[in-house]
Amino acid sequence: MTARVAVAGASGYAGGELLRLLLAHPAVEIGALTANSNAGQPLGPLQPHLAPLAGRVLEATSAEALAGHDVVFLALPHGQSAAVAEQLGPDVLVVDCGADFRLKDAADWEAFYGSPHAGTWPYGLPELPGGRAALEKATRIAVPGCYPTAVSLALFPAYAARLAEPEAVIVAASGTSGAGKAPRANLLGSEVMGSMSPYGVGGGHRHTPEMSQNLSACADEPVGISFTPTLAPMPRGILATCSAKARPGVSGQDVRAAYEKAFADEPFVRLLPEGQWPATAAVYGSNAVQVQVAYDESARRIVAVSAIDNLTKGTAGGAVQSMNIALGLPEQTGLSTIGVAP
Ligand SMILES: NC(=O)C1=CN([C@@H]2O[C@H](COP(=O)(O)OP(=O)(O)OC[C@H]3O[C@@H](n4cnc5c(N)ncnc54)[C@H](OP(=O)(O)O)[C@@H]3O)[C@@H](O)[C@H]2O)C=CC1
Ligand SMILES: CC(=O)N[C@@H](CCC(=O)OP(=O)(O)O)C(=O)O
Repeated sequence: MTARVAVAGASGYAGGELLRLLLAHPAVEIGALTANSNAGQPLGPLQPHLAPLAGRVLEATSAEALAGHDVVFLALPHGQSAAVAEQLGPDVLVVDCGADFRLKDAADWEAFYGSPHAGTWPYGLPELPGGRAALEKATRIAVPGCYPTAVSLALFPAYAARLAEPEAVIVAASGTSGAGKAPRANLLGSEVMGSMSPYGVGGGHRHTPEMSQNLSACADEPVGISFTPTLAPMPRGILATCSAKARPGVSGQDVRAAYEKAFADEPFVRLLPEGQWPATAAVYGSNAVQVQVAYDESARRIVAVSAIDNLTKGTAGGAVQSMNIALGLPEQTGLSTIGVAP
């Protein structure tokens, strides 16, 4: 089977990463590539790393351009996906890299995104309990946010095994590509080089309810989240440091055993040997996730750290992994856990 695939938002970072992965995927053929302000332009100068597609001309994003495909990836700004998706047939697999269909709670959506809630689609994080079953034969998939991917994978084993109190503190550093291609004042080279600073401090980041949604489902009770994102002077990567108070009677061995069990058969998640800690450089450009966990006895806290590439496992790799499951392909098709070093 060869699936004909379109990418809307092909000029952006997420679209470019999708195309990098799809070019190496043996079961897809790349069809329409669409954009907005860059419609009519060749892809070559916009995505100089995608040589095989350099001569392809971007079309305007419309139902007509996206018709006639088996799979349509949407890599558009938040709020743009619903109008496009509703014009695509129910048999087309639509994979949305944006946030529009990630949240179940309409009030959370409205509070953090400030617009009417478009709905909820099956959530594209197969490693969560029940995650794969939700994606089999799905025709609509909401790709998680990059921070929620890193944080949910770091903490869900502790919550699924009922080892942690329902309140987690998270500090995560992200590379600048997480913010998309559009220029922003705090992302100019001189501002970001050689410096780190937080943003969205104090509960304001829109990924907070998404993390809470995922971890609450694992814990079977509401999990409160204190999340502080920081911007790191690197193009790609997320390092998430997450901690939660252990429940009374929990030991370091209980924690290690829960994480070993959760990730024993996961093709993309590697629980590192004890004493070795995740690094963004080790997952650069790959769909791999590194996780490590420790039990801080003096503070009685479980401390879990994960590293992902925000554009690969955090967006496009996760999207392709979920597509593979929905299409009935082996989950690892076209995806690698091999990074680039140094
Ligand atoms: N970057 C990341 O790490 C992650 C991104 N995502 C999500 O993926 C989506 C894309 O993000 P990213 O690639 O970073 O963003 P970019 O800003 O790099 O790219 C945005 C893309 O959307 C197109 N576009 C902009 N406005 C419109 C519009 N009104 N209608 C149709 N197309 C439009 C742009 O086209 P043009 O260039 O022609 O203007 C461009 O192709 C977002 O929803 C983002 O949240 C998800 C997880 C992580
Ligand atoms: C560094 C940086 O700015 N990162 C982005 C997150 C990118 C991402 O995953 O998220 P969405 O798909 O939800 O946009 C941010 O904090 O807004």
